[in-house]
Amino acid sequence: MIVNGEFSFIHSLLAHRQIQTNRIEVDVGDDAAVVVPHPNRSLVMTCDTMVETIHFLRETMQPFDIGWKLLASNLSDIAAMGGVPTYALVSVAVPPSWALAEIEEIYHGIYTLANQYQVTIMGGDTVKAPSDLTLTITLLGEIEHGQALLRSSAKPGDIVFVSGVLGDSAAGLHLLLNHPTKTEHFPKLVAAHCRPQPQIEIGRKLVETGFRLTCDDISDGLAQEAWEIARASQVAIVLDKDKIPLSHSMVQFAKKVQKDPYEWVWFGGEDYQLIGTVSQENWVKLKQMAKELGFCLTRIGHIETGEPTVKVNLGGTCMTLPQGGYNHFADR
Ligand SMILES: Nc1ncnc2c1ncn2[C@@H]1O[C@H](COP(=O)(O)OP(=O)(O)OP(=O)(O)O)[C@@H](O)[C@H]1O
Ligand SMILES: Cc1ncc(C[n+]2csc(CCOP(=O)(O)O)c2C)c(N)n1
Ligand SMILES: [Mg+2]
Ligand SMILES: [Mg+2]
Ligand SMILES: [Mg+2]
Repeated sequence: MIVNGEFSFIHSLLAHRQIQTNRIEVDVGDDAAVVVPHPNRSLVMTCDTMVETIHFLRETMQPFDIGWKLLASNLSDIAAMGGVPTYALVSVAVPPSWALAEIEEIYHGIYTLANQYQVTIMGGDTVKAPSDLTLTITLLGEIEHGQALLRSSAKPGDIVFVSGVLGDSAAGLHLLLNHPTKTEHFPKLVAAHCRPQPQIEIGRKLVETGFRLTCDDISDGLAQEAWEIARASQVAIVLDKDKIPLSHSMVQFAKKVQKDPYEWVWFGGEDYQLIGTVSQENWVKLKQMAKELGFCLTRIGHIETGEPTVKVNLGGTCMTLPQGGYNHFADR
């Protein structure tokens, strides 16, 4: 039913929604949605926001990609817990500089990724903003009781592993901001920044092993996430710098623009890969499982007893890694 601007706009945003569940009791259209929880599972909840100028510029990301990445950053947090994503709420605060058709394209990005993971959009909020487009997704998921992967489970003797490669997203951002005419030479870096793939499948496989595992997703940079695990688990982490997986494109690009690729790895963020720890014994099994399933997991260090800290080992010399990374209020 078309009533006026706001409501017809919401209607058009929902036009391409696909319902991915048969557990809906009250759908979009009432004051709140109602869904039937799965009887044997716990609820996982997360929320991430993207703000124009802070998380993206018109120059760095297309509307489709903004929607994709907004959902990807939320999916990544569910992946880090080992959960299955289920329902999402989307809030948009739209300034006059953004056409409604562009917001519809952002939704196209959200829906494309949501459909990939059987996530159903169950509502949201739509408001006017004075300036700078702001978008928030609240994402729900489910996990078997007591099985969530925590940051606090690391023990001395564990090995530290990561999924995928690190630093590509920050390199992609550097490329988009400083060398916009060269983006076609490094498409993988642009894709890593604009269309990150959340590691839901890996998170689920980790849970299914039944092993004691630590897990966190890398949104703010490897240094920040490693420090978070060290603090939560009350352990010392030693990372082997030469074991960290880097992409060929990223190393090539860093060389070309005379940047230290590890600055992107440690402090860049937005890789949305997983970092975890597991016992030595179970690492052998995990590595075999990853090989069989075609996942890329790399051992990058180990856990020691001691005060919470993160050290970097290069050729036998250890240095403390500063707890840098993306921090919204670093200057306050
Ligand atoms: N405004 C807030 N009110 C209540 N809880 C919050 C608020 N902001 C963050 N939190 C909680 O603080 C914890 C850390 O939040 P943070 O945003 O750093 O999550 P993250 O997954 O570690 O990082 P990122 O947002 O970069 O993905 C989370 O449990 C989050 O739910
Ligand atoms: C134009 C522009 N400038 C800087 C950045 C980098 N950046 C912004 S937020 C963030 C951490 C993750 O966000 P959050 O902590 O909110 O989850 C990072 C690495 C960007 N993407 N675009
Ligand atoms: Mg967050
Ligand atoms: Mg996280
Ligand atoms: Mg953050």
